[in-house]
Amino acid sequence: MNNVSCALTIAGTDPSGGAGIHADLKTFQELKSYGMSVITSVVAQNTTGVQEILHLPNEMIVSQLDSVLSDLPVHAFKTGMIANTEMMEVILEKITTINAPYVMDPVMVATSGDALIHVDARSYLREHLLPLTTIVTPNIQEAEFITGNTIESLSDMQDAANQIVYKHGAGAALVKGGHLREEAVDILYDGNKIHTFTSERIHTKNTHGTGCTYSAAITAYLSQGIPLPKAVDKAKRYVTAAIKHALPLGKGNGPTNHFAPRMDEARQ
Ligand SMILES: Nc1ncnc2c1ncn2[C@@H]1O[C@H](COP(=O)(O)OP(=O)(O)O)[C@@H](O)[C@H]1O
Ligand SMILES: Cc1ncc(COP(=O)(O)OP(=O)(O)O)c(N)n1
Repeated sequence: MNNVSCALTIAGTDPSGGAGIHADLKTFQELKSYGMSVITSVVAQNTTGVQEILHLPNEMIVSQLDSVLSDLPVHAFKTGMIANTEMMEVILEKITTINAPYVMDPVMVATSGDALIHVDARSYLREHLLPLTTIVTPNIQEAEFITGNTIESLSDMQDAANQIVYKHGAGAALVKGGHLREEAVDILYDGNKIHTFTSERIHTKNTHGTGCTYSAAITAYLSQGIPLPKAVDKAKRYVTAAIKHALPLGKGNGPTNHFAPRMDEARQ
């Protein structure tokens, strides 16, 4: 067991099992990384939306981070929902001590339209956490906030990815086009070149947790030492299969599907 790959997620919860920490741990498990989690906020939510949010005290978030970091190796980590500036400050102080790739899913608004972070925390995230990342994975709306530009085409996505690296200091930027056009095209700028990842559009309303699943898959692959463009390529295949076989559960947007027997196509 010496070469076990350990992946950590720092994020909010989803008791319905589709997004947040739950999607992250399922993805880590499926992709054979040992999963660990630090909870930032307990979110009462389901496939129809968010009902209530309880933010954990910052001391408890620090305490969870200390429990993990003082005892176990971290080979890659991701952040998801970090609700406010104070929480970001304490997390920043701890993650700067981790010597491993950092994947940021800059979660701002849930698929349901519910806000998951305070508006004033968005600027802190951009100015202080973004420069620490190995890769950030914004959707179109998040990339528009980070760059301040409207994104309507593939060329706009490429410009945004470049700008997020050069102007805002991210290690790499993966701008996800899930909401843009017929094909699901994502653009990665890794500091050297633009990479394009394309999949068919799957016509389903069951997309709860897609962004969490995708960034968790990238984290799992990075924890296993797979280099960035390849890790994104493999993660794209994983999330596409998870959407293709998404589960028609609940009254709203059902969750991505991580069931092992159906995921073989994503593991090749
Ligand atoms: N209907 C869909 N069919 C196929 N791929 C999709 C679909 N919706 C989203 N994706 C893909 O899922 C991933 C998550 O993207 P996106 O939905 O844009 O981000 P977020 O979930 O953060 O809003 C991306 O790879 C995107 O291209
Ligand atoms: C705790 C928590 N984190 C993130 C999200 C966002 O999930 P979702 O609304 O499904 O959007 P994507 O995962 O597709 O970006 C959430 N709902 N809860």
